Amino acid sequence: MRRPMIAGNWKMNTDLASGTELAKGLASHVAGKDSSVDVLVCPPFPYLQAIKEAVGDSGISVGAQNCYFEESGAFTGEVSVDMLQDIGCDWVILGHSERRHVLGECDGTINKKTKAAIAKNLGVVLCVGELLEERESDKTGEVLDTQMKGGLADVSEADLSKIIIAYEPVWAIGTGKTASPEQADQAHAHLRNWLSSNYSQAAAEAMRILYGGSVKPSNAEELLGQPNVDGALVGGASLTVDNFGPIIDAGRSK
Ligand SMILES: O=C(CO)COP(=O)(O)O
Repeated sequence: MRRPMIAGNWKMNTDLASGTELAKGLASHVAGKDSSVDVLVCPPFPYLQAIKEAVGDSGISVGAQNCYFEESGAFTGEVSVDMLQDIGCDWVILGHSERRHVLGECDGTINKKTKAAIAKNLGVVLCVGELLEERESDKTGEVLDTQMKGGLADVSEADLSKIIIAYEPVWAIGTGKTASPEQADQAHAHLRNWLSSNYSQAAAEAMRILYGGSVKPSNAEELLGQPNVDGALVGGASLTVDNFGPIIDAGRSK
């Protein structure tokens, strides 16, 4: 059985006061409920430490939205894996479509970051997903294969246990357009097949694959009800307890 995860990617949103309030609200939301779902929040860098304190011992994990692959040195503006772990981060999101398509990150860079994180046991949420024109020209499978191959180059099967894949079709991010539950499940099954062919059946079955793209309380249950969907990576709807709370609860009932 794969343990469900509901992760919130706050992107470049919140401020110190509202982020702290949100984290405290989420900690109250999960208090006293069964812990059958992993909950992760990924605030902007400057607030990581405050949010880590705010979630306290609620069981909610904190992750970053990016990191750099070098350990230290003259890399102005970058943040290392050690720095993230130093302030209590357990996870980092890598390869998000906004980093790929707005900030120009390529699979090679994403792979270096992935290897740097797992070498230090920092968990990685590795994002993959196709553009609208790629889906419309039937290239979804090809794009996912390329991103998986590039992102996971030289990653051993043992190290896959430190990685979660997030399937985020770019056309569904922040657009209000969600992949249908069938489209999501089909893409997740494709990713699982890739893992089976390139690692093993056991690796494919063990891998948690989250869906991301306009997940909200009204569609979470149906998406999470799909056999290959093991959780959600939520953007906009992770910014309020009223929206993120019910999505966490939908993960719990998976
Ligand atoms: O990019 C996402 C999460 O990483 C999804 O964002 P939205 O939920 O706002 O569509």
